[in-house]
Amino acid sequence: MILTNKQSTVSEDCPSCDHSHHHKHALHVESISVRYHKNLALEDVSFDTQCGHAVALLGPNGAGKSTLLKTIAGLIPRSAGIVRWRNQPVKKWSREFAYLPQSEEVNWDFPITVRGMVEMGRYPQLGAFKKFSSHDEEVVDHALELMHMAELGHRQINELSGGQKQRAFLARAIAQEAHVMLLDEPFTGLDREHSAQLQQVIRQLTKDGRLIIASHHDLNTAEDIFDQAMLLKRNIHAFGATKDVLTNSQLDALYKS
Ligand SMILES: Nc1ncnc2c1ncn2[C@@H]1O[C@H](COP(=O)(O)OP(=O)(O)OP(=O)(O)O)[C@@H](O)[C@H]1O
Repeated sequence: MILTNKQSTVSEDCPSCDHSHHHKHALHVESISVRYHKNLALEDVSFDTQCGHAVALLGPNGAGKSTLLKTIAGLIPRSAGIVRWRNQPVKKWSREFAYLPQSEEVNWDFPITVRGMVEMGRYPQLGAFKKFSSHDEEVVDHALELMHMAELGHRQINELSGGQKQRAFLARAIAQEAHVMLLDEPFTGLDREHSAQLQQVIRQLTKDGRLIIASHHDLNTAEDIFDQAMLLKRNIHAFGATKDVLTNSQLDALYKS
């Protein structure tokens, strides 16, 4: 069993948030427990990671992957423990965190166009007057292009296919230009071409210094996309470099027991 808080260092500095001080920003998750009524979904979860990493959260249904993402994002209360980002406790949602919910948690009947929804990703960044600048428009255009959604920008979101909805939501998360991206099953519903393209986007965002944490079910692609992996089932069974974590014996222990 690998359970280490020691991180391999990455060569990239942290261009997306700090050009002048070449330090890496760290996420510290310390002894997190989350309870839904009597059900203990997460128990004493601790790990550290930092910008420039892409972390795969792996584990069976009900293991607590979504709960961990929501907890880090400050969207649900913890029963115990603390999350620190850049040495500050995360108490509630902040604009440095972008969160992609699972598709079924989204109200797709909300009347809004794809572009309007991606523009919402900019709201946390807008100044006091809430006015869109040309820079905001460019960021939205770029996010739509990255997700191959530019041509569908005018469509209502309830007129999209499952994969297109997923890409629209990813574009919104990208438009937020958050430092930490918490993605709940981002590959769900994507065809082969768009999966390959999202893999590339994740690699690029990581290279740019973002921290990506994503729940993922495909063990075959995990090593290509994510440099770190966590095996989770209420508590952490293993965490470290993906190739060290994804061994047959550890996976058997996680999925069979
Ligand atoms: N809102 C809720 N109220 C009560 N229990 C919940 C709630 N959300 C999740 N749970 C429970 O908490 C545990 C962890 O659920 P979670 O959704 O975090 O798992 P997951 O690893 O993301 O699962 P999946 O792979 O199926 O998406 C499960 O036992 C689930 O039933």
